[in-house]
Amino acid sequence: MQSPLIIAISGASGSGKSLFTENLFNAFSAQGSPVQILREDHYYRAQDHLPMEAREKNNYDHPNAFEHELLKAHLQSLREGHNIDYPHYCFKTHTRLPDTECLEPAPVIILEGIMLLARPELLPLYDVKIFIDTPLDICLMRRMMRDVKQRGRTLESVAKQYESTVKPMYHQFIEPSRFTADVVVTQGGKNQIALDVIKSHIQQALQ
Ligand SMILES: Nc1ncnc2c1ncn2[C@@H]1O[C@H](COP(=O)(O)OP(=O)(O)O)[C@@H](O)[C@H]1O
Ligand SMILES: O=c1ccn([C@@H]2O[C@H](COP(=O)(O)O)[C@@H](O)[C@H]2O)c(=O)[nH]1
Repeated sequence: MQSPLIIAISGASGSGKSLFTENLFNAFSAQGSPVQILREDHYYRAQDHLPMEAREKNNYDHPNAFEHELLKAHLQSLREGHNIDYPHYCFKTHTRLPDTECLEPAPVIILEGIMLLARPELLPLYDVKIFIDTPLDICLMRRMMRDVKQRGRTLESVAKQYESTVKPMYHQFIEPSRFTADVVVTQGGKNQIALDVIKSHIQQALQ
C-alpha cells in the first residue's frame, strides 16, 4: 500500500474539529474510500495513580497532558502499514480505559485535536495541516452545552476550568499554532466550501 496521507485538524476546544472531521470522513465514505480517524483526546495520559480530586484539578490544556510520544509512534506505524493498539480515554474519570482498539492503516488518516499543531516535532508527520478558527465565545458556548450533556460536568465547573486553564492555554499554545497551518477554516465544522477544497486536494494527492 502507498504511504497514507495524514491530515491534521486542530483548533480550540469547541471550534468544530470533530464535526469537520466527521463531515470529511462522510464525504470519503460515501464514495467508498477507506479513511481512518484518530483523535488526540485518546492520547491523554493515564491517571489511575491519582485520586479523583487531583485528576479534576489537572491542566488538560497543556501539551504535556498528552502522550504525544505514543501518538508519534502510532503515526509512524500506520505509515509503515502496521496496525496500532488505539487507546481509549474517559472524560468522566479523566483516565484511560483498560481496553484498546486494533486500528488498521488506511490511504487517508484524519487526526484531530487541540495540540496537534503546537508540537514542532509532530509537524513533519502531517501532509496537510488545517486550523479551525472559531471565535472563543462561540467555542465556550458549545463547550458548556457539550460538557454538561456528555462529559458529566456542571456549568460552574466548566466556567472555572475555562478561566483557569482552557482560555490561558489557548492563548499560549493553540492560537500561535494557527500559523503553522496550510489552511485556516472559518465557520466551524459546516464550512462546505472548505470541505470541498480539502476533499479535492486529498483526491488529487491520492491519484
Ligand atoms: N458551524 C457550526 N454551526 C453550528 N454548530 C456547530 C458548528 N460547528 C460545530 N458545531 C457544533 O458545536 C459543538 C462542538 O463542535 P465539535 O466539532 O465537537 O468541537 P471540537 O471537536 O472542536 O471540540 C458540536 O455540538 C457541533 O455539532
Ligand atoms: O480529562 C479531561 C481531558 C480533557 N479535558 C478537556 O477536553 C478538551 C479537549 O477536548 P475537545 O474535544 O477538543 O474539546 C480540553 O480543552 C480539556 O480541557 C477535560 O476537561 N478533562
